[in-house]
Amino acid sequence: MLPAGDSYDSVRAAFRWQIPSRFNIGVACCDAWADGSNRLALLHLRADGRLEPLSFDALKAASNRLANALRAQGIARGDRIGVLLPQVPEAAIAHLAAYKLGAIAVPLFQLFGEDALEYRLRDCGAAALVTDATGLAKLAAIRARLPALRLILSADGAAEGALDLHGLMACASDAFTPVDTAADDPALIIYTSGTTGAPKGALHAHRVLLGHLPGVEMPQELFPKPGDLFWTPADWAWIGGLLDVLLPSLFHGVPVLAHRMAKFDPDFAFRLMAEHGVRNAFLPPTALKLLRGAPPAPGLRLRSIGSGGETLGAELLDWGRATFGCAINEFYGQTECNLVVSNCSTLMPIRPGRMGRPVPGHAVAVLDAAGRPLPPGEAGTVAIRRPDPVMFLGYWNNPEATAAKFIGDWLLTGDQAVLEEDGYLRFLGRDDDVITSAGYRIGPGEIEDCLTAHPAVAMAAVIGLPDALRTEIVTAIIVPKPGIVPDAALAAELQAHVRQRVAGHAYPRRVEFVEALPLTATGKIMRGALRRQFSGGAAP
Ligand SMILES: Nc1ncnc2c1ncn2[C@@H]1O[C@H](COP(=O)(O)OP(=O)(O)OP(=O)(O)O)[C@@H](O)[C@H]1O
Repeated sequence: MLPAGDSYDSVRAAFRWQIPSRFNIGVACCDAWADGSNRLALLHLRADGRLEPLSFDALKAASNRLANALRAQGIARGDRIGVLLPQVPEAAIAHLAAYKLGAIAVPLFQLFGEDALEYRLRDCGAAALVTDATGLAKLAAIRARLPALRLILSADGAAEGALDLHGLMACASDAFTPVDTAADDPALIIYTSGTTGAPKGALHAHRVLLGHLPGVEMPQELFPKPGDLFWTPADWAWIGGLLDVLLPSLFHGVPVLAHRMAKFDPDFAFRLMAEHGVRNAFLPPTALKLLRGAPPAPGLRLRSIGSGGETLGAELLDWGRATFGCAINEFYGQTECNLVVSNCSTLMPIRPGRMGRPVPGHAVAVLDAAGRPLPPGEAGTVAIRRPDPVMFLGYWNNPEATAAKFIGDWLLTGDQAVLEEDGYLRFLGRDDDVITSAGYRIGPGEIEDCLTAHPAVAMAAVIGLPDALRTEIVTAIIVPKPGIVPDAALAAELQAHVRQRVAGHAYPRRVEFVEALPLTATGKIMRGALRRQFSGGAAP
């Protein structure tokens, strides 16, 4: 735990990792709190509006039953178990059972279509899948092409090719001796978002959870505190939902509010947080942008808010502080090495436009093309030095991609940033997204932030399009707010808006209006897809 009232520098200097040689996420996040006291672990708001509390004791019994049931069906240590479920208790139970069994959990988004599911289930060679009727419907078309998949369990009862999850659990013993795993043993494969290409399966060890803990304590402001209740609209299949929220909360004995949200509804999200007294939230930038367009519900009691996955920007930061009465703390990381940079309003002033400073315990640098650390002020690749408990073991079945991810001991994120003199990192963009125009290197984030501050703009994406004279020209793709009819005058106004607020060289020479932006399942803008879509058109 980081001491309250300390400065970032002293906290960082005093920090030491304490990673035991044997560690199991399932034991640490469940059995450790199951002491017969019925301490609350999950508060499940069901689709019918009923609240279903689940204690750590119940979670332990249920995950033990599932671990026994899986073993009885021939699923063993090292097997991959897909978890295709929304935010429901069965998803947490499946994860915990997989870890206790020494198996490898593979979280999968409910929103995935058949192709996305097939790609991931084939790639990891999943032997079992825990899902529900929605998942089964998608699986029907691809099942025949998944020869490794021998067991499907459905939370909605038996169906063709699937066994009844609850029926099997009811027949199994609630006593189970967890497999004694090393902290370095594999626990989890999380697929990257696929923002830049085919998603890759990042294999993580049990220690990945311990690697997240100083990060959670830092940006979540001395998490845990009595009365904390955590909620995120992010899917638990995403590293942000699973490793920034669900598992760290359970590790600390903090309850998590669980609710299946088919589509993010900002009015409902505000009400949910107010009515249930949510105190800690992880709200990705896309969710914050949608919340900004809705009236806040009375009675919000949030004390810590994290956000990450994309640039947050000053505009959302200001709105967040005014709306929630507390700062929004930014997280930076990636599926392969998550939560390595952050800010925390109790430890350091939050600087708009900066994603924060390295989280204690992580060696983060900005490197040149040869892998040498650059001095402050120079743009380069963000890298993290190994060993680091939060770092992945490698890409599943892809040693070439794993090797290409490193120069020496530095993991290359593929992101461009500048380390400022004051120790804060300024994110420029992914390698592919940084725009080179007339000799300048321009990050899309700052311009997008500026554009979304304009009253006519709901969402904005900024990309570079090829240009004979300037190498690339800055292009803004705008989703106008409802009721706004875009025209040339609005385009000119937006250009002037950026010129005045950001810089003359960074203003969008081309402005396009669209109804929606292409987003990944985690809500990130797919700028590569936009580049392909718009690179044929002529600049005005
Ligand atoms: N706070 C942040 N500010 C800006 N960008 C961020 C922030 N946090 C994360 N990101 C971006 O998200 C990336 C990590 O995303 P993730 O691991 O989900 O996969 P992806 O990179 O989107 O997918 P793929 O690797 O398949 O293209 C980071 O490398 C960075 O580009």
